Amino acid sequence: MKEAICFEHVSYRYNEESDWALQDVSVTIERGEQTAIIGENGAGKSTFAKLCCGLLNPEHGTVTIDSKEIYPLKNKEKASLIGYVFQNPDDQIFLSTVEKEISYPHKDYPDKEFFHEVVSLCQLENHLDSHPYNLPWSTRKFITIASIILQKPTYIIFDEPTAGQEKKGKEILKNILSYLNNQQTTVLMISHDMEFIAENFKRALVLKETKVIADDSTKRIFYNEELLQSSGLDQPFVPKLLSSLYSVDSEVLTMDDLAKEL
Ligand SMILES: Nc1ncnc2c1ncn2[C@@H]1O[C@H](COP(=O)(O)OP(=O)(O)OP(=O)(O)O)[C@@H](O)[C@H]1O
Repeated sequence: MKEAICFEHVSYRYNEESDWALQDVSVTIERGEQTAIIGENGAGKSTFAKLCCGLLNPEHGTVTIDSKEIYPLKNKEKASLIGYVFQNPDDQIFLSTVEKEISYPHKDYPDKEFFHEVVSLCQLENHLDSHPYNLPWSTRKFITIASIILQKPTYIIFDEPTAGQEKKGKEILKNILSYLNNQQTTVLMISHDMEFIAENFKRALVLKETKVIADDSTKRIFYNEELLQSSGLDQPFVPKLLSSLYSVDSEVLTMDDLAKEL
């Protein structure tokens, strides 16, 4: 068995009259890798994520997870392999309290220790009895993240988790990523937040106009100004600064890396 998400020559369009949303994508994300998915609006990132989770069926090619074709699997089996944290939490929330929402499909989550660990990780301790819609959007996002982590999938895809988050929310997310890394949960994250990716991810896929045009370390991608420009992506602050100072290859991506170098 290959422990990975594998796309082999995958193409998808939403209907026969529409243009391709993703074309001839072949990529492998092995277990344990934390990978960012970046690209301009409409490049195909969310389509890629939905194909990964088996929400969409490729028109050409195959998407397998741990050697199983994902789309035909039953929902329960899909959920145990891969969880998808939607861009908009309101697409995912449907129960009347935070506790019920994150415990679903159990009425009473069986592993109490794990439950409280995740509640604390997502900083939801004071909200368990609240109605999710009485809480701010940024907190609703953590409700959806907690509910996916509690299902213990092997892989999790986050769709724009930093959108609408202030510094504190991004800190919580950073802790969540590091927790999942320690738990050996493989994370894919779609984001337009290049600073957050530079700080938290070592690998990135760059999508442009329905295709994966780069699959490389974030260090190489964030120093490739031509690639970033042609993909409509911002260069993070530290690579931008160092590129303007030196015409040398650098490995430095974040302020922390920079402080260590000086
Ligand atoms: N439900 C849909 N029906 C028809 N076309 C769609 C649908 N969802 C997306 N598309 C089209 O598929 C293409 C890829 O869209 P997708 O949402 O995957 O891009 P994206 O990179 O996630 O964009 P964004 O960053 O804006 O979320 C776009 O041309 C988009 O208009």
